[in-house]
Amino acid sequence: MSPPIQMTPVRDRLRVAIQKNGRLSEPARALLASCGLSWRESPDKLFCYGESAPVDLLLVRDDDIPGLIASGLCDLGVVGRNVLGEQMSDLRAANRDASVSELRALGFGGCKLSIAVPNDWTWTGPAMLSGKRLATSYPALLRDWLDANNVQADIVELSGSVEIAPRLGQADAICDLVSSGATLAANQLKPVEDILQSEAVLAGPVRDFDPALAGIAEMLLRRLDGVMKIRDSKLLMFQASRAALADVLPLLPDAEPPTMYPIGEDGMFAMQALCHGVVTWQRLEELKRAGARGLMVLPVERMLA
Ligand SMILES: Nc1ncnc2c1ncn2[C@@H]1O[C@H](COP(=O)(O)OP(=O)(O)OP(=O)(O)O)[C@@H](O)[C@H]1O
Ligand SMILES: O=P(O)(O)OC[C@H]1O[C@H](OP(=O)(O)OP(=O)(O)O)[C@H](O)[C@@H]1O
Ligand SMILES: [Mg+2]
Repeated sequence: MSPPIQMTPVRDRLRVAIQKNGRLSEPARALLASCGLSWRESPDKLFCYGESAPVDLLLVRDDDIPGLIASGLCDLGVVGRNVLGEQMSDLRAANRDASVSELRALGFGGCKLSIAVPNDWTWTGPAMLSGKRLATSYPALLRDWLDANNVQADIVELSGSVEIAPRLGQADAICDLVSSGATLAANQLKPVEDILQSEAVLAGPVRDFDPALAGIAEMLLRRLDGVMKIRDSKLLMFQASRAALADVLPLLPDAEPPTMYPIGEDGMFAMQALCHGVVTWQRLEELKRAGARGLMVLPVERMLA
C-alpha cells in the first residue's frame, strides 16, 4: 500500500520573523509599521496578525530567524548581518548551500565584529594571533577571517560575556561585537581589526517565493524601498535666478533632478529638489550665498517611484 500523501498547507499570508525582545525589536516593528502595516497581537505576543495587509509577525529569538526562513516556516526576517553571516558561513563550512540571503540593509542596529586584544599588546597584524586562543560567539566568521589571513589559532566558543575571557585566563584575545567600545574599555581591551560591519538586514530565502506569497512579498519590498529611500530625505524649496543656477545646483546634497518653473520676475525660478543627503544649516547658508533665496526644508512622508 502506498504511504498517505502529506499535504503541506499553502499559506496565503506572509510571515515575517522579528526579534521578540532585544535591540532590534522596536526598530524592526517601527520600520514595518512605516510600510503601512499594523497588527493585532495574540495574547501570548509571539504572533501578531496583520490587519492592514496579509503580513503576520512572528516574535522569536534572533538566532532562530535564519533557520525559520530556511525551513519555509517564515518568509522574511529582520536580523543582524552578524547572526545571518555566522549561520550561513557555518553551513558553507559543512559544504551545504547558504539558503538564506540578505535582501536589504536596513540602516539600524549598526555595530562591528572586531578582534580585540589586551591594551598592553603592541599590535603588528593578524600574524600575532598565531598559536593564540581567541574567545568568540562567532566561530564561523572568525574561522573565515583567520583562514583568509593564514593564521592558525584556537577558537574558544562562548555564548556571551566574551570580553571577560582574557581576564579569566580563558583566552588571549577576543572577537566580539563592538559599538561604543565601552565594554572593551571596561575590560582593558582594544579593537585592532574589524571582521564585519554589521547592521540589521532583511533576510529572505535564496529560492523564489511561493507563488501565493510572491505578490505580497513584492509589495512589502517595494514599500520598504520607498521608506528607506526617503528616510533621511528632505524636499528643498527655494527660488533662484537663471544666472545663479550654475552655482546653486552643485550644492544640493545628493539631489534628484529639481523641478523648476518660472515665476513673475524676469529670469527667476521657483525650484524644488528631493535631497537624499543631509541638508545642514551650513549647506543652507552656502546655498544662500550662491544666490538661492526663500529656502525651505520640508519632511517627506511617503514616496512611490
Ligand atoms: N552594542 C551593540 N550596539 C548595536 N547593535 C548591537 C550591539 N550588540 C548587538 N547589536 C546588534 O543587535 C542584534 C541583537 O542584539 P541583542 O543583544 O538584542 O541579541 P540577543 O541577546 O542575541 O537576543 P535574543 O534574545 O533575541 O537572542 C545583534 O545580533 C547585533 O546585530
Ligand atoms: O561597544 P559597546 O557599546 O560596549 O557594545 C558591545 C557589547 O554589546 C553587546 O553585548 P550586550 O550588551 O548585548 O550583552 P551580551 O554580552 O549579553 O550579549 C556585545 O556583545 C558587546 O559585549
Ligand atoms: Mg540571540
